[in-house]
Amino acid sequence: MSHFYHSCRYLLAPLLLTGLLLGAIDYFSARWVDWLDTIQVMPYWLLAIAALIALQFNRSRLSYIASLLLLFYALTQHGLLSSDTYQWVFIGGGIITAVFCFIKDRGLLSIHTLVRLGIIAASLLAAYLWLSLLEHYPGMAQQVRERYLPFLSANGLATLPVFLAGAVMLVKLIKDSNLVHTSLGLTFIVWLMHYYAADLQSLAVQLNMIAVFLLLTVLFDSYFLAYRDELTSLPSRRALFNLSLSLGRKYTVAMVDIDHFKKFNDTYGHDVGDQVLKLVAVKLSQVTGGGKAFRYGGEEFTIVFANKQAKQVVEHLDAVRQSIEDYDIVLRETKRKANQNSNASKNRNKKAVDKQRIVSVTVSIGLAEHLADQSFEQCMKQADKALYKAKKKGRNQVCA
Ligand SMILES: Nc1nc2c(ncn2[C@@H]2O[C@H](COP(=O)(O)OP(=O)(O)OP(=O)(O)O)[C@@H](O)[C@H]2O)c(=O)[nH]1
Repeated sequence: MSHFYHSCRYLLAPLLLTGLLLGAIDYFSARWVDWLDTIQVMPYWLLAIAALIALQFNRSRLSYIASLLLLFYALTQHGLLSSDTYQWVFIGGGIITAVFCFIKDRGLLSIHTLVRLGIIAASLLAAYLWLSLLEHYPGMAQQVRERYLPFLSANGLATLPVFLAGAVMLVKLIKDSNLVHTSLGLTFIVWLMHYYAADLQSLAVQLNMIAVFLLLTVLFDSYFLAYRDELTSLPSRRALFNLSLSLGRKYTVAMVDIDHFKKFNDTYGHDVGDQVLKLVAVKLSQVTGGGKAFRYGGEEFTIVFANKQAKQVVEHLDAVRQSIEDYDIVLRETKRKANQNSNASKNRNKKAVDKQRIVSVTVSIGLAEHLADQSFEQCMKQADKALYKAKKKGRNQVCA
């Protein structure tokens, strides 16, 4: 998956959907008048459920965010936040959300809990110190504003840390987009919206929305964990067998195996091997002819062509095999490894370019068409036999 596509999927699409959702909520708000009391109570339930479920699925950052928002809602509903405190909490909350993009999910009953609580306290303390500084040195604050940030109002300067945190967060979200980060990003946007456009939607509606984001994130994330291969991002073997249940009678299965991958690993190291697996996965995911690629396990992949006979897919498989053979993989830091394993490296296409080395890998492919009365597993076995044939015949080829 290209980085752009990945960002669209995890950042732009959720943003667009959130915008649409807000529009829809606004458009239909008149119909919900009868439900207002329920909507007011819902954040208590939804945020508590989100916190518990996120914790259960080891998404502790989302659990912390849900718990903090629950606390915030309770304090607001009971009138325990003055307008001064409110600004402090807004800045602190914005910083916490951004910082959470840079830490990992950890178990609740561990030393990491103390670290996370420390981060929350430090963010709130930083917000407090910032506001105190502006309050105690108003002359200096005004001077700084007039000289360096003339476009900012006094309130703008006070809330500047939130925007700095937001900018850093945005870079992180673009560079490292995933569902948890998206969820934190959307929470951040709703948090800003609540502060700057409180009239747009009630706090209860906004928090209900965030709780739904968090719950959906945990749900989809768990789905991806179960059905996606972590290294290559291809659908996993479990997804393959899931798909097999929905296949009709006519389909073709191809088994793909990287040639001499053990030697490659031994020569260049396991990490480089992993990179190659990813590259091969990208190429396989681009197979034409309606094929869908899966990581079967190790250096083996499966491609399923639903509603296709073997003769219809051979050219597509050969094209993908060729594209892998033609793909030049640039390895850096090769000096040490090349010395260690000069023998094995002779077997690879190699061109030394300064400190770079260009290598390529090939794959062997075996395919089998589904026959009447054959199970999916039997069809896969046939494809495996064809793969063995391709290996025996010299590798880097497609065999039926
Ligand atoms: N880097 C990396 N290596 C893996 C992974 N999974 C399996 N391997 C390696 O893939 C290699 C598979 O080697 P073999 O099955 O012996 O076959 P081969 O070297 O590919 O040779 P042929 O299939 O006969 O062409 C082993 O060295 C495994 O350690 C992985 O996730 N990452």
